[in-house]
Amino acid sequence: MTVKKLESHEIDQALNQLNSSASPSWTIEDDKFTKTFKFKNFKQAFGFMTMCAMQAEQDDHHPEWFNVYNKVVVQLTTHEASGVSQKDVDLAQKMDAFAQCF
Ligand SMILES: C[C@H](O)[C@H](O)[C@H]1CNC2=NC(N)=NC(=O)C2=N1
Repeated sequence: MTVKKLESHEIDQALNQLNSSASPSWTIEDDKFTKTFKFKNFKQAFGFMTMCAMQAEQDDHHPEWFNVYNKVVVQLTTHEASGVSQKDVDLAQKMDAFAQCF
């Protein structure tokens, strides 16, 4: 399946939608959606990452991320599209939903 890189107006629109949620902090940097999630402790951060990992496997679309203690820095991009695609928007929405579980 070919995945299309989103145009900049589509990216702006997606960011507006994502950031109208409970925790508005998605930005775009170096052609990647990025957000820093903070939790109470490592256990919660890792629980969140586990939920995301299961979803990523199901969708065959994986986050780039960095974790230290209660912090998870996420970057989303689509290699095939050389930029952000709808797949990244969908994963960002799911990650926001998973973060709400903690
Ligand atoms: C071969 C496999 O389908 C690809 O490498 C998938 C796996 N996970 C992926 N994850 C992300 N974030 N971007 C991709 O383009 C991607 N491609």
